[in-house]
Amino acid sequence: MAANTVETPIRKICCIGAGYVGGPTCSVLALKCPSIQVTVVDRSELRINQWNSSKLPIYEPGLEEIVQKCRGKNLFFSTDMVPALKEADLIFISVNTPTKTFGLGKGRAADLKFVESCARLIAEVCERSKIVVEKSTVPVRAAASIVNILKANTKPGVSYQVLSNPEFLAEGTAVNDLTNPDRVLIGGETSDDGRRAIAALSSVYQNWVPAEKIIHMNTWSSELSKLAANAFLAQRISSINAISAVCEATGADVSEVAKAIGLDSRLGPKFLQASVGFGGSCFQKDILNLVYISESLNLTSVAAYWQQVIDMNEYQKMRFGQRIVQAMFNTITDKHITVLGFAFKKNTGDTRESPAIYVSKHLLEEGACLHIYDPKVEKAQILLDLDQQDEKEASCVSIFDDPYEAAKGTHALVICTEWDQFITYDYQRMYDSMLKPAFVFDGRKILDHAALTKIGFHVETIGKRPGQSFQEQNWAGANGI
Ligand SMILES: NC(=O)C1=CN([C@@H]2O[C@H](COP(=O)(O)OP(=O)(O)OC[C@H]3O[C@@H](n4cnc5c(N)ncnc54)[C@H](O)[C@@H]3O)[C@@H](O)[C@H]2O)C=CC1
Ligand SMILES: O=C(O)[C@H]1O[C@H](OP(=O)(O)OP(=O)(O)OC[C@H]2O[C@@H](n3ccc(=O)[nH]c3=O)[C@H](O)[C@@H]2O)[C@H](O)[C@@H](O)[C@@H]1O
Repeated sequence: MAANTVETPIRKICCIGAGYVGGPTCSVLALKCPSIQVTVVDRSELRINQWNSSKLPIYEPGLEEIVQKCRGKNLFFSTDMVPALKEADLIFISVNTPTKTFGLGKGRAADLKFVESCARLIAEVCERSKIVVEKSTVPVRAAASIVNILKANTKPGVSYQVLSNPEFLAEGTAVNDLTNPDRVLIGGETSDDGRRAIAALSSVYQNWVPAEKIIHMNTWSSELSKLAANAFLAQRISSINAISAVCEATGADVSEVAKAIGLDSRLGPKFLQASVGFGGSCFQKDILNLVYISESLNLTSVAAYWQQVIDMNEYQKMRFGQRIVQAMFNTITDKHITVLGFAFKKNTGDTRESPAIYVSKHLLEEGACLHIYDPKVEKAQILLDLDQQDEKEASCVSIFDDPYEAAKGTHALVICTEWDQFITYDYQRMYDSMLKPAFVFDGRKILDHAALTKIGFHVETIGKRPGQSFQEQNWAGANGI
């Protein structure tokens, strides 16, 4: 086969990056395309060993079963990147694109050093033409940089088609999101080669995604659509959180307001759950990236508009932290507080940008001692996130395997993650073992506040004035809106 032709149909896929996107995406791909050999490579030996073990590096409902079914058949995890890249017809780049921590664009621009090093390695080792797919979330026109790097370093007779194919999965629901995506975006060049590459990637997805959900567009639109989608989702959360502050100041109830808004068919009910603030590795990073791009393009009003989404989120986390201190008689020094939930959302063990980190640090700064429980987050991760080297140094942070043990002898429960199991706990049992007055601060609006008040708890939540009568609190129970 000539070096400058991409082999179609696609038989071998290599994915660089065995993280929250690369791992689940390739597992589902392998499941749905038994005739394609999928190899996920990563430079982290630890991560690859975990993918090859019985304890996967990430918790994602339904994923373990898929990995068990496909691993060793048409799904492989390896640190041996060169042969996997050489053999592949199509390469996904799924590496992390964090916010830059130094230099130009510090604190806002996306750092593309990992994407760039992938492009350099591909050009260095590949001896025949390939389709390279940008799966990582990147700034608009990042594909142009990848093309430049590939072109400048490529071997003679080898050519590349670079496609944008952003990922829209959410953690905790990744398997379902990948199996039944709302849409698959593929951006590419309008040349004949570009069209052929788009068709080749489309045919992979068509193994399980209906053709009408696979949308083709120009590369820059595809890249920008990913940033815009995350910005819009986060904006809805910041909007309802802004309204929650108005509710607390006026006596309106944000659950009622969200319900009323969500019933408008033009708006819909999703992503209107007021909370302690959004977390996760992407919303903040991607909006900061959008802000940076807008500023770089001299679109200062656009940049200021999106920056507000982040600012509102910071405000919400701060407000919640302050409210805990205020409600507990303006001092929590030496008080023991139970933090229930440390992951940034339910059904994941991921703590990146988790609001629980902000709230916990705030409580520690105010002198409290924390008892922390999360069903899926590792102890070492919690200590790392709270800048505690080890358990010895973490004299004021204790991590528990059991929520009832965590609650014992503490003054308050602070709900930071909306785990389903938190809804069904025996709160009477917890109350009986706690110091009085016992407080609940429900940062996720998942508990039955009327029942808790009846038990004797002083209950505070987002978007509702504290101390409303039993009857007023009555309906605002479980499941928010
Ligand atoms: N986490 C999520 O839910 C989603 C993330 N994304 C985007 O996908 C991208 C990846 O995100 P995650 O999977 O969460 O990141 P992650 O940090 O979990 O995984 C990235 C992996 O890439 C590896 N890596 C980095 N540079 C490498 C290199 N040069 N060679 C080999 N391996 C390398 C790292 O060791 C790491 O295991 C990001 O751009 C993110 O914005 C998009 C949609 C959802
Ligand atoms: O690019 C990404 O990384 C992904 O970011 C989000 O997915 P994720 O961050 O995994 O999870 P979400 O369900 O969006 O939740 C993000 C945060 O917002 C919070 N949230 C969500 C919804 C809501 O109504 N209220 C609210 O506070 C969650 O608790 C969580 O802290 C998007 O939903 C995905 O489409 C996208 O692919």
